[in-house]
Amino acid sequence: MFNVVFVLGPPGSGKGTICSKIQENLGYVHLSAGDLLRAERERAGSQFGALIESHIKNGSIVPVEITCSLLENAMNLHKTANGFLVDGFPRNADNLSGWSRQMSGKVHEQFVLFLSCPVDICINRCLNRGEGRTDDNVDSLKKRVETYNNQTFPIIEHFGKLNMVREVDSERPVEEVYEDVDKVFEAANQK
Ligand SMILES: Nc1ncnc2c1ncn2[C@@H]1O[C@H](COP(=O)(O)OP(=O)(O)OP(=O)(O)O)[C@@H](O)[C@H]1O
Ligand SMILES: Nc1ccn([C@@H]2O[C@H](COP(=O)(O)O)[C@@H](O)[C@H]2O)c(=O)n1
Ligand SMILES: [Mg+2]
Repeated sequence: MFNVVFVLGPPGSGKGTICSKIQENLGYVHLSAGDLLRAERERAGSQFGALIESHIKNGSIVPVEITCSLLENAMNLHKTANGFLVDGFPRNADNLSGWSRQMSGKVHEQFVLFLSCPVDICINRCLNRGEGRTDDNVDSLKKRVETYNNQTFPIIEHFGKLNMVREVDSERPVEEVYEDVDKVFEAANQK
């Protein structure tokens, strides 16, 4: 049974940055749903490239069958990992129900790490990220934030009702954010 921590928060809240540090220090394997979709978009012979790019540019959510299979395949490549940081997933109700259908009995969901940060700061971070992402522009960011508010935040609230959300303020410098994240993992792994 794989241990899984979902990592959610607005676009640019620092999910990828913090996951890299957790991976480095705690041995969890970082799987970013967005990175896996971008890799699939670039894969020669993929039948999903155009569909994925259209969703990414529009800030909308790719059907779960595609994303969940990419996640499961990636997990199966690291069978001895301490656990997995599933970054940017589940992003909407379709993601959540598809994950339950495909993954129940195969994973133990430990908690949801929620990186909270004001949206104007998040947008500035994305605009200055400098990675050449096709969705780091004002038009796509407006749509991504809308998707986050209307579809992803309700998923965080759903996990909140199950007492599974651990919120960390990610407006602060990375080192300070990570200090609190580390405490969250320490508490979770003592149980
Ligand atoms: N705490 C922080 N303070 C300042 N800048 C940060 C912080 N965390 C991340 N950044 C910077 O903000 C940008 C976005 O960070 P990151 O890619 O980790 O966010 P993300 O949540 O994964 O975004 P997305 O949802 O778009 O993938 C990067 O340039 C990163 O270096
Ligand atoms: N569960 C997901 C995650 C991501 N996407 C698409 O990828 C875009 C970029 O995601 P990041 O986490 O890297 O910001 C996102 O806006 C979606 O279009 C998805 O469909 N499903
Ligand atoms: Mg990211």
